[in-house]
Amino acid sequence: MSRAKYCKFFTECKSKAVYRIPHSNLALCKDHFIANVDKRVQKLILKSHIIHRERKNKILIALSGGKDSQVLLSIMKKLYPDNIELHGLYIELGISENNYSKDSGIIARSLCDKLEIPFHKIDVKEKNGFNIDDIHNLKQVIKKQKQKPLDDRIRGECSYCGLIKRHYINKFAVDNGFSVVLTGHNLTDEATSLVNNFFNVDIGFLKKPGYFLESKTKNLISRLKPLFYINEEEIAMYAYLDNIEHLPTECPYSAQASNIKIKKTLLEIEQYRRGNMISLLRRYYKVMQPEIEKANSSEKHLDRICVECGSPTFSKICNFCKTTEKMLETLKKHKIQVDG
Ligand SMILES: Nc1ncnc2c1ncn2[C@@H]1O[C@H](COP(=O)(O)OP(=O)(O)OP(=O)(O)O)[C@@H](O)[C@H]1O
Repeated sequence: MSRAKYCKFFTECKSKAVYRIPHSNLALCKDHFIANVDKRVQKLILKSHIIHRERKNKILIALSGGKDSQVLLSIMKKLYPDNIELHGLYIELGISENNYSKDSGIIARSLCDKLEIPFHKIDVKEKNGFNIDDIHNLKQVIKKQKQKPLDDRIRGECSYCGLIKRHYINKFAVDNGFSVVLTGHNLTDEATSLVNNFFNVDIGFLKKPGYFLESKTKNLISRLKPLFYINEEEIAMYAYLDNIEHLPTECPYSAQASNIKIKKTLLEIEQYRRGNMISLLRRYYKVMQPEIEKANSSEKHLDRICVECGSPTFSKICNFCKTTEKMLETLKKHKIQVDG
């Protein structure tokens, strides 16, 4: 903390400043910093109108055990102590390196227990027959064989992981009557994904709304990212100051993702263009995304129901079912143990 020694929130606040909000350069004490983040989260919740006075609000928080979703859970419980029914859901992905998945699940459950929030867990190996470790092992086996027949081309672990998580989180929410799912995606992650997808000119991503995906489709739950405008450093600071337990390590497979390099570059730019990431997201979703969405609105809609799992889909069978079926076949072919 250079310059401002004291909190600048109120002239009356004489407390020592502990953190400077990156985009506004406002130095704040612990209590005012925590209040500032809570207020910014609440603002997005109010703007999205996900909480209704006249009906029961059943909200699901997708928990990874990482700092973002743990902080989000804690803020939601503080903001809405009794007028919403809050539940936590953890997807056990079976990542055994450094005990990653097991520890993540223990930490997510522990915060739910502490806050008296019902905790749910879905084990993908039990549901699917394989998990992320199996996909990782398959990749190693194929690499060793030095053969890459077209039909065995395997994408990165993250790509399957995202598909599996989205599927089970949505299915659980639909089957259990939740009105909305909240995830802990933060500003830094979102700015990184936006730049990556911009480089790839991925219109499918670029036309999607930012923090709130309001569903008008049967069997698809609306999704909100309440930490959309809070950056990773602020969340880490919040977790530290408010003593929120979380798994400090990253997923062992994410180290391979190209996103990490883009994130690093964005953080470097932030050093000389303060607030670069927040203004990128604000301006993109205000100015460009609506235009891209309008120009691409005639594309196919998720207006069918998968005959196998009941999820919304473009065709008879959804992408999740097609991908998992193909993966099971490939795993069996390469003699990797699967259930069922
Ligand atoms: N195993 C999981 N089970 C349930 N939800 C998950 C899981 N992994 C991720 N999520 C949800 O997706 C969000 C973004 O995922 P990402 O992989 O970026 O999380 P992370 O960096 O591991 O952890 P976090 O974002 O919670 O700090 C999480 O904040 C959480 O809401």
